[in-house]
Amino acid sequence: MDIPSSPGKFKEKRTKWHKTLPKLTFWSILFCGVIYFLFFRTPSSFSSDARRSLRTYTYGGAAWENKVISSARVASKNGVSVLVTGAAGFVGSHVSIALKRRGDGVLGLDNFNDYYDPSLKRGRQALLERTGVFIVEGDINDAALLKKLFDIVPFTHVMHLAAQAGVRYAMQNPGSYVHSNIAGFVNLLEVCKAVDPQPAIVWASSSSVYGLNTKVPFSEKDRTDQPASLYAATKKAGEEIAHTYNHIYGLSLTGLRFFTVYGPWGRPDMAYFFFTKDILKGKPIPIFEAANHGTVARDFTYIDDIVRGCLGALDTAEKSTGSGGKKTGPAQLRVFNLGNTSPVPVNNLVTILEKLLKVKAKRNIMRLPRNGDVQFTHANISYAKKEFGYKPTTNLETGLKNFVRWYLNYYSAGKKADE
Ligand SMILES: O=C(O)[C@H]1O[C@H](OP(=O)(O)OP(=O)(O)OC[C@H]2O[C@@H](n3ccc(=O)[nH]c3=O)[C@H](O)[C@@H]2O)[C@H](O)[C@@H](O)[C@@H]1O
Repeated sequence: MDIPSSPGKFKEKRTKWHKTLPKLTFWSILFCGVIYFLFFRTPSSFSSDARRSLRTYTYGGAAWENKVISSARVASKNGVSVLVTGAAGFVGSHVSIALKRRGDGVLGLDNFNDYYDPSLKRGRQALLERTGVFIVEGDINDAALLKKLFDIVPFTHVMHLAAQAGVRYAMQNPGSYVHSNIAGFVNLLEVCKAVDPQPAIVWASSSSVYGLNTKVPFSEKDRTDQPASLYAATKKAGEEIAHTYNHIYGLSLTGLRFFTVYGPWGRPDMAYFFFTKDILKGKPIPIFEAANHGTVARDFTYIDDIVRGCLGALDTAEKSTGSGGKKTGPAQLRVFNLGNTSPVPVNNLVTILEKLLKVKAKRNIMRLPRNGDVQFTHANISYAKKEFGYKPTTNLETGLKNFVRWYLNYYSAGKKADE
């Protein structure tokens, strides 16, 4: 019956088929488009996570292993071998260089995600390469990769600085915080607990764990159960997870609560950075204030002081006590504030930038939005001082001067600050 009984009928059928083909093509393209959009383009937390986890990295091979070995090779007598996660990040890149310069073996790990302009991360990577630090491209959620790295190098320490940072972005993309700060951290600890010898781990917590506390300065003994953002909640979760892995597996764990770290090669999502960009462009900058014109202030801490704190914590970290995934005795568990101890109102930060840039800012004073920000932070650093002599030495004027010098230099060299 399907065979045309007459040329006319046949002709009719052919005409229909010609009509269907473009339709079929159209619907196929549309279907593929929808699939592509769902998995790779939708700006929701799910798709962003999916995009990150679907990304594949290539690693392995003799040349790659040689780079790993050579980067992690200890060059000084009492040096240690450190795996630095988030090595292409702001703090990670500075810490990696400092460790390498003093003779430690350093291997970087970074997923180069696009939370902010990845070209800045590539710039830091180039800087690290010149210092002899190789960065493996991969995610802390990739257990096979982490195991492979430990197979090649028996790291004595892990400096875990990879994270989804930023307080306000947590409302836009909550999944990325769970992915990196919780799932990624647990994955790393799972690998660290199983290797032999277990490394000692120093990792980045945050001043934001103090949340809505009003007692100042913030001490490590204060409560940390009122986070104001999901970001803070994931860092607080990290501290509790650290307790668990220390308790069960004997991992030596030191958490560092960083207080608004700033400086050259900083993060473009942070206020001092995008204020600089917008002041130069003549764009208004939103300056937050609390109720009744209350001052919003931060204990801004310069990167070099933070680096000294990180190295101090690493140098005083004791060995983990577990073996073969089993604890053999109590291990060290610490948390330190690393701040500057002198909070500065955001308004004053802008005044300093105006002087350095020689441009008047267009201040747009607005009420602190309810998106995770707290009104002020202020660190008590006596514990870090006692344990490893931590003593910040850079005030905001000096630190911002260094930042502005770097910024003008970096962005005048043909690089474009992101819109
Ligand atoms: O201390 C920390 O643990 C945290 O420090 C910073 O978070 P934050 O202090 O909020 O840093 P910025 O986003 O640079 O904000 C600095 C100050 O500028 C204010 N601000 C921010 C943005 C804006 O448009 N206007 C404005 O007045 C904020 O309220 C805050 O007081 C980092 O972004 C976090 O990743 C880090 O964990």
